Amino acid sequence: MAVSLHHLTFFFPVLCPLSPKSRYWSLRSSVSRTELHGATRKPNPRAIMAFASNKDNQEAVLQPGERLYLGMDFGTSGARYALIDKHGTIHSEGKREYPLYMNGETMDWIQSWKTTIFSLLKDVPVHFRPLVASISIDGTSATTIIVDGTTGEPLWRPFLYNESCPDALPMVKSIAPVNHTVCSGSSTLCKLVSWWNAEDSNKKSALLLHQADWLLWLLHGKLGVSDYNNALKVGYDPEVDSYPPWLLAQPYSQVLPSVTAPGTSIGFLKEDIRTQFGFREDCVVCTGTTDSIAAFLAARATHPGKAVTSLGSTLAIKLLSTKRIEDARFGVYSHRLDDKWLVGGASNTGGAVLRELFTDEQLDKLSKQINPTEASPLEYYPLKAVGERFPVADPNLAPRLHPRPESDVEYLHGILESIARIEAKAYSLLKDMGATQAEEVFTAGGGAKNEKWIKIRERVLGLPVSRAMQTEAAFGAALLALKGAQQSIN
Ligand SMILES: Nc1ncnc2c1ncn2[C@@H]1O[C@H](COP(=O)(O)OP(=O)(O)O)[C@@H](O)[C@H]1O
Ligand SMILES: O=C(CO)[C@H](O)[C@H](O)COP(=O)(O)O
Repeated sequence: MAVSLHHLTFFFPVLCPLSPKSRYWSLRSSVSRTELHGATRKPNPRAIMAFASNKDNQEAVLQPGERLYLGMDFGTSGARYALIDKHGTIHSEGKREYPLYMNGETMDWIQSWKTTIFSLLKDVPVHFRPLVASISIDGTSATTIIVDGTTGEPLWRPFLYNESCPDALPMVKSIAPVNHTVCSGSSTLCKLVSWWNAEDSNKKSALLLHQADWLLWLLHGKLGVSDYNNALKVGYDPEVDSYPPWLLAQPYSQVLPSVTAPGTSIGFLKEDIRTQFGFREDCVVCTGTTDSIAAFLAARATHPGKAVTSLGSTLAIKLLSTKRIEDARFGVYSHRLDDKWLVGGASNTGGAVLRELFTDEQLDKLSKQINPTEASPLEYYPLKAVGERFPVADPNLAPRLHPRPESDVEYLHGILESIARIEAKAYSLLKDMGATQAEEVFTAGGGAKNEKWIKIRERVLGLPVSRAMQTEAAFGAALLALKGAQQSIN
């Protein structure tokens, strides 16, 4: 039975200052102040989330021999790292945008992600590296890489998280239970079947990895390992901890990775990387998760009814529920978290639409002029391109961002309010499907900094909405590294 995330939790509220994020990359050794807040006992060494508060602004002090835990988040528009201690204090964090590598007209994401992971390792301050006990990574969900099972080299371009392969849908629907999570064009299984059916696919020694799995392989060198969050959309059943018979009966099941719980230690950091960067030989690399699960972990919402909306490039919703629900017609699925379920989905609306229209500075300036108590009369469906995953799974849903008013303030207000209406529709759908009703929403991602948007969302959702104490998924990945550091190598 996989070690659970929540069985080991041990809570002290942490109030770590969040570092301001520059547009390109910000590298700082942010030393947040900690003091173990009112602890009456030594923190449980197996705790995942022992937090301290920065009650009286003391400098964070690393005790002699104390170790650090490195989380990396490979999101849609960039990657970040967070370096924490066992109390959840952030000792360093940084961000990199993905460098552009082009193969003719197409982006070479493999080269970009590979460059970025080693750039982030370089950004970890040299004096902290020998203290790093473990590393974990979250990536965008259903981002799929088919690699050579012996060399790990990609055999095909990656399928990105929001890419759809409708050609494979009839075949997938013919083998999976009705409305199963994989019955969506953007599912990992549809991407696998689409590749398998391509005439020049080299099936012999192929292996399927998710973005986080492949990045972690670069660090630990053990091919073919995934986690039950990333593997959900290829058809893995986290409730029974196995692939279902209907999937194992398929010829392409031979390419599926093995699956374990997020935050499971898989192997030591490869020697060449350790020596190049100055990490210790006992530094372990652990399985990861998806970016919106990592954002949920970072927010530390622990009771059913608590939810996290990640306002990143996309809008991803995670509601902690005692009941598992799924229906591909609406893009609804459930990730496992300990003995509960993170129900929700990911819409293609979100920050990526805003970034096409406004810079972060313009968003900041214009948002300040919005009156969040007034409803915008503008009705949009903000999308970058045709196609929506959740709360409706409609590959033909067209963006709607007109009429555009003269005033940019009114235009932005209309877009923020329209995204809030999509969010409200999503939470209402989850309730109608029997999930635990949402009672409070924490906000993660780049949009969490927008106080006016939080107020708009509170009004539209009719729920308390706040910014999570930790809004970065990298913090959640660091918590997984902390969990994995307590385990022996698998
Ligand atoms: N003040 C703001 N208000 C609303 N959205 C913002 C603001 N500042 C940045 N964003 C949005 O945040 C998004 C980036 O969030 P982030 O969590 O880094 O995305 P991802 O991890 O998906 O790449 C961008 O799409 C940007 O438009
Ligand atoms: O939108 C996305 C990229 O940011 C992903 O789809 C997001 O991770 C949601 O997937 P999951 O719910 O499986 O984490």
